[in-house]
Amino acid sequence: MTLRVAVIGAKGRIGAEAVKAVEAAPDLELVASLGRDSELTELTDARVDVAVELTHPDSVMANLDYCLSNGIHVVTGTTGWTEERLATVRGLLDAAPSLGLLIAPNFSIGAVLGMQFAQKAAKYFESVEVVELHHDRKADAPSGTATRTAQLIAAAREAAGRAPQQDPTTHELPGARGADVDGIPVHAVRLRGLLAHQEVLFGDTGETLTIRHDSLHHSCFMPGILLGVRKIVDQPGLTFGLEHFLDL
Ligand SMILES: NC(=O)C1=CN([C@@H]2O[C@H](COP(=O)(O)OP(=O)(O)OC[C@H]3O[C@@H](n4cnc5c(N)ncnc54)[C@H](O)[C@@H]3O)[C@@H](O)[C@H]2O)C=CC1
Ligand SMILES: O=C(O)C1=N[C@H](C(=O)O)C[C@H](O)C1
Repeated sequence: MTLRVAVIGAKGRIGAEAVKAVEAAPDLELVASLGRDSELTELTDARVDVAVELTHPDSVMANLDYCLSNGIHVVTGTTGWTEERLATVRGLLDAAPSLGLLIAPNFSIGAVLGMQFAQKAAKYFESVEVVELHHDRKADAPSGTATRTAQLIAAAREAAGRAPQQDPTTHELPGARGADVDGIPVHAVRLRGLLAHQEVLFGDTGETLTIRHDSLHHSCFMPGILLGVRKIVDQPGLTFGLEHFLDL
């Protein structure tokens, strides 16, 4: 069956790449491309099966509300997720139990693997910090990927019975130690010329381990987006993270 797909945020950096990827996929048909000034009714008019939502933290909730209230599955990579927002989308999904929503902090296979490796390493090291580096147009900090990575590490440490890290800093310029995500320091660099990069630094007596991932072009996110589109139609409810659709 050919899936009818829309891209919301079709003129953005990742959205424009997603338009090309959907157009090139033989089993998918691009039936709508929405920008900031588009009407969401274009989605229902075009009888969209799956919307790929790649916009902005300020826009994503209204887009998801419309889609999930109108029978449209959603794959989104937009950032800015909080527990409160997740509770809201769970409510929308409860009211539309046949629909699926994939929220993927990162669609690239390397980034997903990096997160999994970090989760695996977490219990073995006393110290851990996350450094994410992105292009200079990024709206949010820290990145969705870094936030998720830190959450996974914190959960793995807790499950292993590891005590929270002790920070010896007594004299600090505010912000110098980064943001605190569940007890893990997360540092955000913004630099023209970069795309999306992350280092997870682990340390213990006499050794360190660095897990680094680099996204060099938006094409790296496309296989994950296409996989999400194909899988979400058979996966009702909320799926958080592309790893659930990968045979890891
Ligand atoms: N999960 C992943 O693998 C990835 C996620 N992202 C995330 O995707 C989002 C977009 O990133 P970029 O493409 O770099 O940003 P961008 O600013 O280049 O593109 C966003 C586009 O969405 C449009 N837009 C905003 N509100 C809209 C609305 N209500 N309806 C339709 N279009 C709307 C904007 O006009 C813009 O063209 C960000 O949250 C970013 O962090 C980006 C790359 C990979
Ligand atoms: O804004 C970006 O570019 C990216 N956003 C996502 C994030 O915040 O983690 C994914 C990737 O890092 C690119």
